[in-house]
Amino acid sequence: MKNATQPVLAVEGISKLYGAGSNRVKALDDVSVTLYPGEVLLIMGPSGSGKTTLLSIMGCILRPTTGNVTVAGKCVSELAESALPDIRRHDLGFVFQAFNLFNTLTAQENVGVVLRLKGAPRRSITARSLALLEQVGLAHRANAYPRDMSGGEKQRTALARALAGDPPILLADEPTANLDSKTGHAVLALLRNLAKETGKAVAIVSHDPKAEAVADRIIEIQDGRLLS
Ligand SMILES: Nc1ncnc2c1ncn2[C@@H]1O[C@H](COP(=O)(O)OP(=O)(O)OP(=O)(O)O)[C@@H](O)[C@H]1O
Repeated sequence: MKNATQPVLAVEGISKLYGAGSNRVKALDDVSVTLYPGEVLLIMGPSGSGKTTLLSIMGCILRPTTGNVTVAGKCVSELAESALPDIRRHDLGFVFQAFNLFNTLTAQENVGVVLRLKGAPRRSITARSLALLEQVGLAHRANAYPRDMSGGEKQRTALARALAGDPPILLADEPTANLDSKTGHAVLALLRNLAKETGKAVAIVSHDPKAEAVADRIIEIQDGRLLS
């Protein structure tokens, strides 16, 4: 549901070429996508269609070959490479299918380390990391290490970490791929609640049919192009 007239993220007319010469691949071709505060956008499409490339460009991890990217009012295409980490830190939270947690740190420390990177005051970190874990229903597992957590607990820890710094945009790449059906459903419901209750703009790349139920809008990519 759109509850704002201005998108918080927009990619316009982007294309992405990988490789050179005979290895050249056109991963995206003239793709435009907008993402509004408070909505869940689902990006679907067959394997190799360009979904991860699109999400990486939306997340300023990758630059498009052509086209414009605007994140939280900033025209990313006009910014130097050196400005991108700041945008990723302040405006974007990422959730990946492989969780990407630090195995030697507890759930709370995994969140805390990112809060520190995002510049949170040192003395606030313990309380804030616990509050973030509470937001994803995991405060009771604050002292657990990833090896002792279920897949759902790991993904919720990753989500708490993505929420550190309170970014307006959350990008999730196959967030349920390593989860059983029930746990996957819970993670998707959590993403939807975050959009509806806190106004975050959420984009999810997924093959998971359950994701369709939490989406406000679904776009489909095939061979690097949006199907209309
Ligand atoms: N770093 C790279 N170098 C060269 N080609 C790449 C690179 N990354 C992706 N590609 C190619 O670009 C196309 C789109 O890939 P992408 O990973 O975005 O698709 P996808 O829809 O996310 O696929 P999947 O669902 O399998 O993860 C594919 O043809 C892929 O082989």
